[in-house]
Amino acid sequence: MLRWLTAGESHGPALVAILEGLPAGVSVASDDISAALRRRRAGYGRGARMKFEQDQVTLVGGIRHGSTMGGPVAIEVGNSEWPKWEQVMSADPVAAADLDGVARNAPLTRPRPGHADLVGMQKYGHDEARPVLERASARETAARVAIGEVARRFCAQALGVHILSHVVSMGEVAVPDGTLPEPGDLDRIDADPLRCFDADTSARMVAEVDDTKKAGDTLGGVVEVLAYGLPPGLGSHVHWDRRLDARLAGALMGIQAIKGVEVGDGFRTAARRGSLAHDAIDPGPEGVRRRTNRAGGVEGGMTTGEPLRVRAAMKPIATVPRALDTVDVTTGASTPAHHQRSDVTAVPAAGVVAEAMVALVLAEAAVEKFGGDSVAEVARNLRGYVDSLAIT
Ligand SMILES: Cc1cc2nc3c(=O)[nH]c(=O)nc-3n(C[C@H](O)[C@H](O)[C@H](O)COP(=O)(O)O)c2cc1C
Ligand SMILES: C=C(O[C@@H]1CC(C(=O)O)=C[C@@H](OP(=O)(O)O)[C@H]1O)C(=O)O
Repeated sequence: MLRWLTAGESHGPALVAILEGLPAGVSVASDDISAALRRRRAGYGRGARMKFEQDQVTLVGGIRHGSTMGGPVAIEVGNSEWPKWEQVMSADPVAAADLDGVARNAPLTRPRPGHADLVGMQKYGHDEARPVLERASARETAARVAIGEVARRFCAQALGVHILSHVVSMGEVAVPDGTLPEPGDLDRIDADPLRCFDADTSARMVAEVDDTKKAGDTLGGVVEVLAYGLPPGLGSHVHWDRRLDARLAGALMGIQAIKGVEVGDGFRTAARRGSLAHDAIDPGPEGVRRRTNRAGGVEGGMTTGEPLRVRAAMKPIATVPRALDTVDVTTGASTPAHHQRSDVTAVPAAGVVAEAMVALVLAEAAVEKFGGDSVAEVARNLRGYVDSLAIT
């Protein structure tokens, strides 16, 4: 069983994440986690905060001399900006005099439509949005990317599975149908300002971000995650919560601002006739293959052995500079929502987070299927399973 948890606030001293149940022998070091976190901070259209704030990685437990030991992996992602927030976000009580006149402490009473502010205040009994937005903030995704990187390395080292993502649309600008990068393309994708695999589309996306920013607005889009090298049979058809597609959808929808998930051709499949919706099965020298991969590598809630292909749709950022109307909760009057700064878009970063979530789900499904307490044992069990498949 693999499980994970994160804790920490956007402007707190650190985020922490624990990943429990991972086999021993996964090769990973601080620099690997830092590199993964740098990928998450990149992307054209992100706000000023991404430039001045630094993620400070500490491997707190579960790893020795660059290798997991089998115990819970605990990672701290410290926030270099903490000294500026030490009083406003102090866990211990702070004397009122020390907060007097501190601009950062001004109550946020004009909740942003589309963010967690208003309903979080109602539900948890807060009279301003700070205690809500601090945890709702997608800064928390840094903790997921940190443990997701450990899971990704497990997937690569134990299973030979390689995970990547790319941005397929920004607003209405989309890559041509059939754009399908492979694992070797990840560096090129990461080098693109919008993590888009198609250079012409990327240039149009950059222009769209610029236009949106000029208009004081924000932008959403769609990312696609691909996983190559999966064996058939991760997940199961036997129960709803064991279906891999259900687990992937839950994990991706669990990312802030993701409002839709598609497995394979997803919604487009619904518009097709059956003969053009499914993937014919062919015999072949290396085993059975699907002629097409409209299903995105999952049938009956199980991996088919074809590349996994899932998409996640991100809504536009809620903190719109041209602020939407809201209600000031202290006066009850109609007023523009609060806005200090925000990303114009964070779709490229959402792709990196989506990779982490997919890595965690695949690692969990692999540990379930193959058991094993070390990378070597998982790899051996995988080989035994693949070699003994009655239908190949
Ligand atoms: C990587 C990333 C960065 C984000 N940056 C912002 C931001 O700068 N401003 C903002 O209002 N929302 C941002 N969001 C989205 C909010 O966190 C999200 O809308 C909010 O938590 C409410 O959750 P919901 O959109 O799922 O309802 C970001 C999301 C992600 C994944
Ligand atoms: C800090 C991160 O993202 C933040 C996520 C976020 C939100 O509302 O989700 C709002 C922004 O923060 P602020 O409102 O303080 O400018 C982003 O910068 C990060 O991804 O590391």
